[in-house]
Amino acid sequence: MNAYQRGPVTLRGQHVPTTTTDQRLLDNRGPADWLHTDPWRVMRIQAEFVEGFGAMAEVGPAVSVFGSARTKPDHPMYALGEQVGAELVEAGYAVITGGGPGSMEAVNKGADRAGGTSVGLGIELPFEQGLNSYVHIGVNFRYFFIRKTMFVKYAEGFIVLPGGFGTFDELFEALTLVQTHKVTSFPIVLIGTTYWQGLRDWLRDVAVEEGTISAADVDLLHLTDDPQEAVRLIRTANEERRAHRPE
Ligand SMILES: C/C(=C\CNc1ncnc2c1ncn2[C@@H]1O[C@H](COP(=O)(O)O)[C@@H](O)[C@H]1O)CO
Repeated sequence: MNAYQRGPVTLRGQHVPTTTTDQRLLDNRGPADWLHTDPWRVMRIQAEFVEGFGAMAEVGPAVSVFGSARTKPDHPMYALGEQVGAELVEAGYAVITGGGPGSMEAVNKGADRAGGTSVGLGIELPFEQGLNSYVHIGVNFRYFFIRKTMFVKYAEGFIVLPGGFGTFDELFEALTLVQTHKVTSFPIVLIGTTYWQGLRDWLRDVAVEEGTISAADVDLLHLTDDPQEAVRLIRTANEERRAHRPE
């Protein structure tokens, strides 16, 4: 059976295309289905990484803050989010959020009002609302996994306000990366003791007891109600890390 060679790929029989790559490139009347194939998707993924890395390259020391998209501006947690944004800026950090509404908006607002750098890494969603108006550097991602890379790659710590599945996902991504030493052991601070205590108790009483995590893993989570303390924890850990970094 004759073989058709497309770069490293060999195609035979019914898999041999009836048109050539050049023909499809140059023919603007042809079918556009190939645009939606996985190999083409890889190009979009690559382009999204390039855009993201480019936008974030000069942000400087930053902290990623996660939290509910549903927090209303009149909720006490919104005010706390603003305070978190402002405290981070006071401590010399840029602030990175998901760029959406709720707690993300509160944190971006706090950073903006404090005169700092406010970054929003948005995500294309079916019910998209766009980036909040307090974002100075905004990138809208098509792919969750690329956006998650940016949250981690450019942060020296993580602050997590109360939230739902999106927040849990981001928290556990950070925790897993730190636990497995895939990233530097940056601090992870949960704000809202009433909200998070149950989770930490469950980790200690069930997960540690069952042996699915170790007791030391639970200690990766710091709990507080005080934004100042949250930022202090991150700053102190980073100062210590820098002091002990080999020359
Ligand atoms: C639900 C609504 C809007 C959603 N818009 C979002 N924009 C940007 N980032 C988002 C959005 N929703 C979730 N995220 C990410 O997950 C975390 C919040 O998720 P949760 O389930 O609300 O806890 C947050 O940190 C974002 O990174 C309209 O109300």
